[in-house]
Amino acid sequence: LPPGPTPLPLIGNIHQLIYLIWKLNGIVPTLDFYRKKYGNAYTIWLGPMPTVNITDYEMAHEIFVKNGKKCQDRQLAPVLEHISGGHGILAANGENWAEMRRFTLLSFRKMGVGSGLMEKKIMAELDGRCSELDAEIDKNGKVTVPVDFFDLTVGSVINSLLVGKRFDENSKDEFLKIKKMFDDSSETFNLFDLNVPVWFLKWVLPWRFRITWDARQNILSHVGKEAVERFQKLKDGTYDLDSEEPKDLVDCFLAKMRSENEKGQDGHPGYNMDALKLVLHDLWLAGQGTTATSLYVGFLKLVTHPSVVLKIQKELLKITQKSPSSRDLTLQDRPNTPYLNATIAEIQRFTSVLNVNFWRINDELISFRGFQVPAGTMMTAQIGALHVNEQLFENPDEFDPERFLRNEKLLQQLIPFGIGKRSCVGEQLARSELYLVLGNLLLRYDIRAHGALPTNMDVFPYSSAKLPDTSGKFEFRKIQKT
Ligand code: HEM
Repeated sequence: LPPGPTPLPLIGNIHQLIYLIWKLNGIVPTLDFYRKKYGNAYTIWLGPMPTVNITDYEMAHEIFVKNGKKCQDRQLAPVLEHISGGHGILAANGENWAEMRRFTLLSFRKMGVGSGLMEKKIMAELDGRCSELDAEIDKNGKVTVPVDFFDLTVGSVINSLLVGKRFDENSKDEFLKIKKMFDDSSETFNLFDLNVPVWFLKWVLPWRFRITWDARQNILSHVGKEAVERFQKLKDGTYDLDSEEPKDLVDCFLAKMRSENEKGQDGHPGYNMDALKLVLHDLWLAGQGTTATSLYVGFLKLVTHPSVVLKIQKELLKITQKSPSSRDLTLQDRPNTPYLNATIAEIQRFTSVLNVNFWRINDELISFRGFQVPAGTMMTAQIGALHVNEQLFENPDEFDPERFLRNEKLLQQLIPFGIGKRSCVGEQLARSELYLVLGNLLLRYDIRAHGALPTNMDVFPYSSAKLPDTSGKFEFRKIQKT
């Protein structure tokens, strides 16, 4: 195994971890501390279990891409496995996971993710939100925009894709309620919860178990409600499916469920209503907060770096403002907007949504750089620590989009969506949202800070997800177009 701090029997390095996380104020600084001491591959013992942590792109590629097939299983947190029952994508393994991942990617393609169709939907959502802002600006000359704006925009895009419904003023409160439950659950869900057995959580820390359980059940019932109703209508003959042009992911799933059922014994058993609810849950969970947080952090960075904004606006205006009229930024413009692309990359490096990446388990021995990692070891590319590795990203604390223009190879070494067989299913969708929302908002509005902005980018530095202080607000004023 790669080197690391000396473990004690039974508790491994847990005592050192607790001390360092407290002393250095967070998980990422602790992982960074170990990287500096032991190199880009190091072993930390979580109790009796060794974990191999990778903080360098080339090494991560060697392990998780070249040896990808050997480490496609996740170390499932007992509590998550308990809740999912092995269904879904995030907390599933083996054939169930592979089938649902394939199905999701195929369905996304059918619904136009990565093509003009999805772009239209994202732009329609953005236009809807902007018209609400514009109405306020027409009255007061400016509008104050809190984090909810990004949450709702992203939440609506994902909800439309999954169950065909956007959130409007009437359903806004319901959305915010579910979002809060996710947030509450992430706040308490740390390295400890990921590893302890379910019985321990249930009996020793029942309130911790309850928060996680309630949040999951509420979301399952919310996203599952539409699916269950539609399934019932299908049975009653009051709804029909168009498998050529599915309305949303629920339609895709119900069509597939029907065709698998028709195959009888030969049909795939994974297509049932419980599995559908879990897939919807996982996509909602993985796709909403991640993208919205990236947009929010992006604007926090942009309003404190006005020179970056000016450069982006200059670049975008050159493309979109052709006398006598101007147009929106589109995904086709991407090759011609290197500065915006670099800025989004730098925003994603700063946002790095996970303090601790999900663990994989190798099912065969993996040899790399003279190390022999036996089968059954927990391994991961620690994305948060990799993104602050100064060997790759010089002066990592500085917000410097131009680093990606000075060295184009860096774009490849940035892995905000993970790496290998378990990398993000929603990468294309998220990339489209970040580009279209960020770019078009910067084209439409002069954006400034409203009051003092929070500086804390990780309010729960001990949790597995990274959550910035979301109290920041922005002021939007319209840019007059020709
Ligand atoms: C900026 C936005 C996003 C970021 C930064 C992000 C990041 C990640 C990361 C780091 C992983 C774990 C990769 C690993 O285990 O190595 C992941 C997995 C995943 N993401 Fe995303 N994600 C984003 C948006 C989305 C969206 C929009 C969706 C769905 C609509 C989504 C769905 C998923 C799913 C289902 C997985 C689990 C994949 C599997 O286990 O096979 N993500 N994402």
